[in-house]
Amino acid sequence: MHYMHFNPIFSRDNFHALYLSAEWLCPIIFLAYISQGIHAPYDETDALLLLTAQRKKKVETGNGIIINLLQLCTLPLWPINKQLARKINCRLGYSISSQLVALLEWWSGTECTLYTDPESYKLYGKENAIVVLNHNFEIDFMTGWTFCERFGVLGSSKVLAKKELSFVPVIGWMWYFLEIVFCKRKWEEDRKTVVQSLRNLQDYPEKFWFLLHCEGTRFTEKKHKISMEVAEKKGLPKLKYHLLPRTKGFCVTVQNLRGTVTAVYDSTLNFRNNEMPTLLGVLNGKKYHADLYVRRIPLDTIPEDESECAAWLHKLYQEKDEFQEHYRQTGRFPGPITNPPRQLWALLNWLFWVCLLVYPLCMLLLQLLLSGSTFTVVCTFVFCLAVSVGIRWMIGQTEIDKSSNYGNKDMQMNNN
Ligand SMILES: CC/C=C\C/C=C\C/C=C\C/C=C\C/C=C\C/C=C/CCC(=O)SCCNC(=O)CCNC(=O)[C@H](O)C(C)(C)COP(=O)(O)OP(=O)(O)OC[C@H]1O[C@@H](n2cnc3c(N)ncnc32)[C@H](O)[C@@H]1OP(=O)(O)O
Ligand SMILES: CCCCCCCCCCCCCCCCCC(=O)OC[C@@H](O)COP(=O)(O)O
Repeated sequence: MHYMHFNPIFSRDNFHALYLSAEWLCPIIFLAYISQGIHAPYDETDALLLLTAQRKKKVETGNGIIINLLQLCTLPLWPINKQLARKINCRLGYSISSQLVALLEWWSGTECTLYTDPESYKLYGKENAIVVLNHNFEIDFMTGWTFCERFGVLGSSKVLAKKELSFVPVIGWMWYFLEIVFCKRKWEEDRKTVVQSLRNLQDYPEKFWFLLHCEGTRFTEKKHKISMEVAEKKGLPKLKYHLLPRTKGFCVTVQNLRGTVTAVYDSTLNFRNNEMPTLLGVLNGKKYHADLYVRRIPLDTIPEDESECAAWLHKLYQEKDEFQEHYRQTGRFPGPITNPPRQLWALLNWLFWVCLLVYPLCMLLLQLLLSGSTFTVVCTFVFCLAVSVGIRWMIGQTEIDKSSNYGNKDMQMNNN
């Protein structure tokens, strides 16, 4: 079922977004609830004060904001004990990302199957690794996070992410404190900052996986066509299921994390029966079936020379393309299934926030709606609608039909 680009305001999808924004929204309202003494006899002034207070603090909020605020509080700790600050931020970050994992695993019941060899399986979660993952789906990040959760590296997982994502409320703000590496996808500007950010991770106190979507953007037919024209110009084999990988980010990552990271996890993701999963689908409880094929490649087998490393990555993507062909023909990836069990912690963390925060919100919303003041009721509706539209905008960040223009033209054609 393809979700319409823009759902009518009161559709089921937006109801879910409204519910979820409720869960994210209530800490500020909860704090307002206490600070404004709302249990006091209700009159126009109180309601006005409360709504003005909310309007002043009107930010995309939720329990995620509470965690962002707590992350902010760790700032004074950084110059005193950076490693402790990092460990605290990993756990705070876990509390946000594990909610999306709980959404995928328990709310939508999506099945995540891992194809990998048992020997490599024993090392997952026990070493730092660079993950090279194809970028074809809208919920790549949720599936990635699920596997991070199952191997105990969710709080500390890293990614080379586009700078635009750093502005996404809660998730983007959380990533600053997790020292995620952001890039503008303009190598001349990125070179320095990416290298510096990577070097900064060399003394990271927690085991982490560093994710690279080497294609740099989600797969679309148009971007694939342009990308294959570039491949032809470079004399490289065409790829059927992938965009041509950008090699500079991968090479600098290997170069600067050599000694910190021991392996590359070549990961190829697909979904059964040609499913095209969406975040809205997950929010609406739709069950998907993710299959991930992972090969552990020791880092010291990857060439140090830049051009050889680039050639190595192109060859890796040719192999990934063959795995996708195998999957399309047989419905499975090569090799044995070694499935890590899903963890209860993500569910318990989510239930904790729901139990703690939804009750005060319901109480407050009820009081606002029953306040007898038309102005209060209207403001409450407008406020909730605004937050719901905000959450819908965030969900839109994952939708491929709203994707960026990056890769829609051949950079070399432009430079000539
Ligand atoms: C056991 C379980 C294992 C694994 C579990 C799976 C996952 C768990 C792992 C981790 C955590 C999970 C989740 C993390 C949470 C969230 C995930 C968030 C996702 C967001 C990610 C993004 O934002 S992706 C976008 C940003 N990232 C990137 O772009 C990375 C790839 N890009 C690069 O590396 C680039 O090199 C760059 C960005 C550093 C610089 O890009 P730029 O374009 O400026 O320069 P390039 O040199 O790359 O480009 C020029 C070269 O490209 C050729 N070219 C030109 N046009 C095209 C074209 N249209 N298509 C292809 N190629 C093109 C051009 O010819 C140049 O070639 P050269 O040979 O000269 O290099
Ligand atoms: C239970 C509580 C949970 C409430 C859920 C409410 C919804 C919150 C939604 C948050 C969404 C945050 C998305 C961050 C990760 C998106 C990763 C991604 O897909 O980035 C795209 C880039 O890689 C490439 O971009 P393009 O060049 O293809 O364009």
